[in-house]
Amino acid sequence: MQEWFLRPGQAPSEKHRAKAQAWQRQLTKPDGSLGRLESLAVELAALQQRKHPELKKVNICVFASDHGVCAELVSAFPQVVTAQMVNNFINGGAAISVLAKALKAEFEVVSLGTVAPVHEMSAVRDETIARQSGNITCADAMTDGELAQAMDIGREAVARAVETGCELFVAGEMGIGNSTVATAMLARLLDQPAASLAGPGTGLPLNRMAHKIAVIERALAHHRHVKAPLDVLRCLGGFDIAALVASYIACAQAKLPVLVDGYICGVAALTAVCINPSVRPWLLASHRSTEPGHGAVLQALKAEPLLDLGMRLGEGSGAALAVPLLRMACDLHNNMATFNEAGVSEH
Ligand SMILES: Cc1cc2ncn([C@H]3O[C@H](COP(=O)(O)O)[C@@H](O)[C@H]3O)c2cc1C
Ligand SMILES: O=C(O)c1cccnc1
Repeated sequence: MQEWFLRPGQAPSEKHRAKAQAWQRQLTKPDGSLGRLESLAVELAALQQRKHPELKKVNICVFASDHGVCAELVSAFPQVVTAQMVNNFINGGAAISVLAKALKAEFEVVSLGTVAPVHEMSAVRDETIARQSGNITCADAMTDGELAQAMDIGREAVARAVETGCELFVAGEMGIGNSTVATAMLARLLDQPAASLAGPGTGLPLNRMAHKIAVIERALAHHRHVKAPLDVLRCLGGFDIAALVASYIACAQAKLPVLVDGYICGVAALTAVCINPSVRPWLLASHRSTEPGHGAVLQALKAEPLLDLGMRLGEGSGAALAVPLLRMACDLHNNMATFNEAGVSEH
């Protein structure tokens, strides 16, 4: 039986793309004068299969998990911060909590396993697989079973979003050490050296960067025979990233547009496309992270991000910030007068 994540997603509707394009040309502005806001509205029309796209219902889902590679001291912050930030998400104090509230988005936090206990577990979706993934320098990040579990968790998050009438899906991640595993995955997927992709993550000082790169190189050497994207995810990834990958694939299968956040989510998006190429059209890149490897991710996805704000947080924060822009693109498309309606001469 074919695995669920290999089943192709639908193609965007060319019929609705053409209709939306024709509609844009009737609005009271020189054709093309709203630049990317025009093409975004047209793209969303093709994805949502309607002439007038809507982004009223936005779902934000943050996947949190701990990473065994933290034993190698690759983050500027201790591993307990993952669980502490999960509490902060629920209590409304994290960047993504503030943004989700401002956007009136549906906000969900899914914990796939943390080393420290999460205090407000009642408000968190507890999907604990294990306390942390394996240390990728000397072990597989996940067993086959754990990978399947993490991917099911990502798929189910999208199913819940679809149930609430979601029109745009935003995923975020929280997992101290995940910039290390994401870089290991990226280095293998693109066959590029770790040194050209690795960055400071949470703010690792420059004098510890050589160590982080060496850790990634050790992981790549340990998993030297791992090449297929799904194996790269299982051996070099983590629970949070596996859930992200699965959520993007599930969105394509559910005909749900996705706003992809920064570096970590970008690596997950690229992995999803490598596993199932039909995912690509459903992804919109939200922003350019300052993490150095993100340029390579965007290039591999042939994606042009909407914002460049010098951000490097994760949590889905960059994607959340791009939502108002997309909403404005839809508003303009849906509510501007046509030349005919306004009595404005077209020629
Ligand atoms: C307080 C705090 C809040 C965060 N929110 C997202 N991240 C981000 O930083 C982590 C990745 O960086 P590294 O690989 O260097 O650990 C991830 O959890 C990511 O979401 C945070 C990190 C911290 C410290
Ligand atoms: O861009 C990101 O996603 C990012 C960058 C640094 C740390 N965590 C996430």
